[in-house]
Amino acid sequence: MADEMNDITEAPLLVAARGGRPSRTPVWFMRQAGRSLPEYRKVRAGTAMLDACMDPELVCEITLQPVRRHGVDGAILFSDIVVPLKAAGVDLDIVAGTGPVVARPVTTRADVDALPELHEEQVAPVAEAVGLLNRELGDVPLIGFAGAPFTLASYLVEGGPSKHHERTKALMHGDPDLWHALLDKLAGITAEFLRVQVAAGVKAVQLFDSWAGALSERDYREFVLPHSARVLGSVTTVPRIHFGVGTSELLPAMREAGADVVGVDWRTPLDVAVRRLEAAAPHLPKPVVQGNLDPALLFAGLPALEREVDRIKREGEAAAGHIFNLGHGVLPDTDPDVITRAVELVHRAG
Ligand SMILES: Cc1c2[nH]c(c1CCC(=O)O)Cc1[nH]c(c(CCC(=O)O)c1C)Cc1[nH]c(c(CCC(=O)O)c1C)Cc1[nH]c(c(C)c1CCC(=O)O)C2
Repeated sequence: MADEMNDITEAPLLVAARGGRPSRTPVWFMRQAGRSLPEYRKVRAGTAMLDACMDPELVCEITLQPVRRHGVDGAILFSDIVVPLKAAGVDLDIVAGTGPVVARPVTTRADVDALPELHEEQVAPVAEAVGLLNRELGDVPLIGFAGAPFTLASYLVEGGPSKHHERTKALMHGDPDLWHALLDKLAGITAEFLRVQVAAGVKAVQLFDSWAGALSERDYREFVLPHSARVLGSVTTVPRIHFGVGTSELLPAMREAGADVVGVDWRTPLDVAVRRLEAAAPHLPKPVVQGNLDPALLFAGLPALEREVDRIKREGEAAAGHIFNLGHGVLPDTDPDVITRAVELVHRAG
């Protein structure tokens, strides 16, 4: 019952997000809800990914699965970065084993002008799922999320997953006005998607700029940062985590965009990340970081896993607060029992 529950703002994940040191290191894993879990594969069978994301009961069940099984300190809403685009009317699908595929890639001014806005009622099932989850989760905070404008733009312009993002970069440099018009529209959709989640009761949000690491810092600052800053600036009541892969060079700029917590992939040790963030902004409070176990280490056996978890916890002490996570998402073939063990190792004192 609500009055028997602890104050959720004191949940370890939210304490760490504010730059505090809770009684235990909080841990959750990107992609903790999903294919590594047999119970996920069972309830998802026969339902398309994007249909599942619009079914509040199913979203609630899938989001809860890793919390029940692993005892993680945060629940990540089961959804996808392309959900708000699809809901707004963009013709796209998620193809198993591939990722998001867009029917008509965005290349011209007319394509950008034709991109719809997102209206609250189009993502009502997501808000409903957040409501259901808050009743079930007790004192485990629910993390909402959205894809950042650049990562969404990459899918829209390339038409699907891309290794080199060449069409995206060609548009960025070849027609900067059109590029900024595209990112402006995407920032509006992303901000609205996050606003709906926060209004429905998520306790933190993560902005996924998964592919931002493909950019130089110069390009990131010129072509991306202002739009991500607009999105992050629109979230004022819950902590904001800002994450990308291969972003060693971008960490200070990503913090500058408006992150309370900077997500770090496995390539940069957390203490190195903290030193970089501090050197770039000596006037700001000591940074808070999230990360950064290499997802592949969940395949390396328990002794190696234990060493890595201990190392990352030690390196995380350089930050004001540390939320333990992977450096990117759980790989689909990961043994769920190893994930549970990793959570126990993170929670172990010392
Ligand atoms: C780039 C990106 C996407 N989606 C997402 C990102 C950013 C995170 C990252 O960098 O990995 C974000 C995402 N997608 C999903 C979540 C759910 C919550 C969680 O983290 O547990 C989250 C946070 C579910 C999903 N999103 C997707 C799945 C797999 C679909 C399935 O189970 O059939 C899940 C569980 C599909 C998806 N959607 C996307 C990809 C690359 C894929 C995988 C395609 C594949 O390998 O089959 C786009």
